[in-house]
Amino acid sequence: MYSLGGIRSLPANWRSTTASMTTTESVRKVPQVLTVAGSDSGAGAGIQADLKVCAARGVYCASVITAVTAQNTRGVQSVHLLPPEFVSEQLKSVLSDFEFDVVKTGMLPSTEIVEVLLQNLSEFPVRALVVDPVMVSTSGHVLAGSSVLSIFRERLLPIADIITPNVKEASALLGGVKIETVEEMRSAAKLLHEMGPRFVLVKGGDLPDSSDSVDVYFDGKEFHELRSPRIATRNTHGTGCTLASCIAAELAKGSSMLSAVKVAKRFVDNALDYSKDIVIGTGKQGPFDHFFSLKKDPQSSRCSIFNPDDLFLYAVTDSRMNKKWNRSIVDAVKAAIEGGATIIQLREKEAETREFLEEAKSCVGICRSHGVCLLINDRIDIALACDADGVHVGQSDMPVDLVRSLLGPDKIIGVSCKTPEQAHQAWKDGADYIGSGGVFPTNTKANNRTIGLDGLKTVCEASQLPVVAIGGIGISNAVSVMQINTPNLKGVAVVSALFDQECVLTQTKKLHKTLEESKKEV
Ligand SMILES: Nc1ncnc2c1ncn2[C@@H]1O[C@H](COP(=O)(O)OP(=O)(O)OP(=O)(O)O)[C@@H](O)[C@H]1O
Ligand SMILES: Cc1ncc(CO)c(N)n1
Ligand SMILES: [Mg+2]
Repeated sequence: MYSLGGIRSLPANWRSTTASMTTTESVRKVPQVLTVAGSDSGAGAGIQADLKVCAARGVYCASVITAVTAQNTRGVQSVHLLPPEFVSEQLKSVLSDFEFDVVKTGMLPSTEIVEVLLQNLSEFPVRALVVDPVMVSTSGHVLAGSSVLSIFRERLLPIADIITPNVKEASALLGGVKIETVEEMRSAAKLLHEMGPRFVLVKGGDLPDSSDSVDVYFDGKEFHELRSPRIATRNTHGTGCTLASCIAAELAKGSSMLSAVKVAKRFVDNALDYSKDIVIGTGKQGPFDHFFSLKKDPQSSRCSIFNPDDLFLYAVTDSRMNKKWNRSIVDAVKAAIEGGATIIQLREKEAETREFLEEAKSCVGICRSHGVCLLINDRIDIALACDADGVHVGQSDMPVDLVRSLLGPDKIIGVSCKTPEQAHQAWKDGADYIGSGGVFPTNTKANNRTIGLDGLKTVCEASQLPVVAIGGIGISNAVSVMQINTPNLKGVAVVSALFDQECVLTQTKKLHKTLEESKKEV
């Protein structure tokens, strides 16, 4: 059997080397994706979409063109295949020169072109392969005929880390089975997984009669339904290419597969929502804007896509400490951000609702102007009212699946977990990260069982979500926490170490420096 050692060895919580690389004097490595796909002259889908989404997500994208289509918002007028030898020339040029983290494939219109791709990948192994088995455009034009089905099934799917067929493509790959319901999407995902890819995402954008857009993710053991309200717009041309390339971009930055898929789904949702009214072209299906995040008013733009690296220095406020040191929450938050906090949580156990809401609103303004996400502890109502970026809930607070349905797909949800079982449940319920602890004994939370570094490590290793460590962490022991060195552990959450101190700014700077140094050591 054909084997690409590098690709198949991607572990579940794989991180690329570039993602963890720190800036040195003269070298800065950029995550890199290669897309092997067709050109869309209308620039909504294909290579053009791939380049745009990678750029929007901060990833360099090189492009090998397999075919040129004459295409617009009305449909595909004509397709011109490039000679396989010339596709191979392009592949050799870039694969021999660049260090790609991920290769993503789109339109592969002939068996010969798939063969040259496989040949080149065996000569130049890459870390991950994302296969979007493009076959028919939404307008009904054949982009890759049934002649490619057997090489897809027998040789391409088995080496893919993830495949992202829409329902029609999933059906074609499975020899024409009917896929009209989410249940049938699940069965299809399972059958496709048996063909060899490590993960399968069956996209439901074209599922008939569905008010939600539902994608089904299968990792070989468990299913996950990624659901979001269907956006009423004509501008959906290129959603499939965008989704697959966004997955590739997130993997290149070091995400685990499920996080990459979730970010990609949210990216598509946000782009469609932002672009729902734009008019480009006169046809039935228009393109959308991949650069929505650049265009929002910086005062109002929220951190709509969660970046696990934001958990690095997680500052949690405490009203008693602020009172003790005679400072407002707003001043505490400003100082923490200035000192290098990468995310803020307001944890105000005793505050009156009205007063807390006003303070939370001010903090949202400050955080947004600095591009730092703001979460609210426990209080879903306050989070909604002040338009915070998300919430953090404990095991006895509101259940996560309910929080998700109240807050919608865009908000960040964190959950406190002490055990692998709780971490697993948090993932299933749609959380974005978990907070695990108390790592060390703490005064901030009464009757809280300490899990120690061993307990933290156990949770991190089992978790499908990024983890932030919490409980009794400060400058003196932060390094020992980060040294447990599991890919899921993204940072430390601190309360007293920053806020039960005379100068929040100085303490935050010190902790930031300590954490940066610990990152260099591991
Ligand atoms: N109107 C919509 N609102 C929200 N999400 C959507 C909408 N249409 C598609 N999506 C999402 O976009 C992604 C691509 O789905 P889709 O099934 O349309 O793929 P595709 O058919 O391969 O794409 P393309 O139409 O570009 O060929 C999926 O995550 C899907 O859920
Ligand atoms: C070139 C190209 N690739 C993919 C698609 C699928 O959307 C398309 N319409 N055109
Ligand atoms: Mg579609």
